Amino acid sequence: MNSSLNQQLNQRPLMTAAELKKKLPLPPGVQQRVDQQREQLKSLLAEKDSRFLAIVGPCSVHDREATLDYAQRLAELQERVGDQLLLVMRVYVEKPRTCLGWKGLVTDPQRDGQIDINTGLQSSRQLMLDVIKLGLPVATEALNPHLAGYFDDLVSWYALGARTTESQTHREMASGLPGVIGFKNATDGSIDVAIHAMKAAAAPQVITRINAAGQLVQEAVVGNADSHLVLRGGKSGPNYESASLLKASRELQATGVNSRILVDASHANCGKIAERQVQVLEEVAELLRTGHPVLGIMMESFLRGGNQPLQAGPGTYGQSMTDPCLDWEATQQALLQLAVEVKRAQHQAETA
Ligand SMILES: O=C[C@H](O)[C@H](O)COP(=O)(O)O
Ligand SMILES: C=C(OP(=O)(O)O)C(=O)O
Repeated sequence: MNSSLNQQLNQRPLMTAAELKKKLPLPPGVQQRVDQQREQLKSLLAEKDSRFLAIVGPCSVHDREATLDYAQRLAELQERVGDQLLLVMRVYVEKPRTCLGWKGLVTDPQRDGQIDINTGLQSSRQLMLDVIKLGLPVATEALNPHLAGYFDDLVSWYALGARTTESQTHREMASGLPGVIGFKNATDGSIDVAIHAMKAAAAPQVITRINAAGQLVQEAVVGNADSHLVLRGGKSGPNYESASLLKASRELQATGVNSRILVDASHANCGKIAERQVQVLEEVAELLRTGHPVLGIMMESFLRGGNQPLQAGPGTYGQSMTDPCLDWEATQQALLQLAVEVKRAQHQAETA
């Protein structure tokens, strides 16, 4: 299509995934590192590794410097808790909205409403690459199926979010994603949609997707069974207490999918009060002590606690422009305490 026709149609071509990957290639050794990170996550899922999974980081990333500052601190913490916790950093570049709002770094990298997806794709890929170079596996929400291919060589853990877990299109996308996938319960609290999603995404199927060359193709995929449920609470409140967890685990078992569960300490499990995540972690530690099938936790955390209004300027350094986050000091403290509890549980399991 020529450019004047594009203008008439108000269309702007996007670079292909192959073009972006050529512009920002994986440096030597980085693909191997991502492969190792994915294998570590799969080992945890299969209980071949006794560590506890902790997916932590900002609700959304908007500022490169603050994100890498956070990543550096998390990488240092990983050194201290490496025998107990596997830390994975949230690098969420796409945001699902309940109605309307900023859709994340990919869509609106300057946060000024000037949608510039070509720039957003580059900034997002660069950020993920830099986080991996610091030694951390990357977690993100796979939201727009058209965009998954721009990051599919970088991400180790994907969320299928509460707003999309019931969508067939997203389940099809998930069936072709690499790494481990966490399926969240729906915003109304229902978990059956997430369990159905796990089963659907694990099945071999033929999907449509946009390939690296930008063509829409029909592709046969084997399915991805490396998945687990994420409990994030719902309309009626938190859903990680013992009875909910055990009920969900039984339903997972009956469906024949992985029955260990990740507890999202944020979202409806903390009523969007970021500080409450600390209490959720304490309660999860108790669940662990009493033998509940918990795989790990998720936390929304940034350098500075709370959140600030979305703005085009830099705003307060290291503070979320979407959901409120826990500050770094409290995050570090909560994770160190969790590591102590995991160590105790590991010792208990070894001596049982
Ligand atoms: O985690 C992020 C938010 O909860 C999610 O993107 C929905 O945000 P919204 O309800 O403000 O649109
Ligand atoms: C949007 C998110 O979560 P949920 O899908 O649970 O609302 C998130 O983790 O950023």
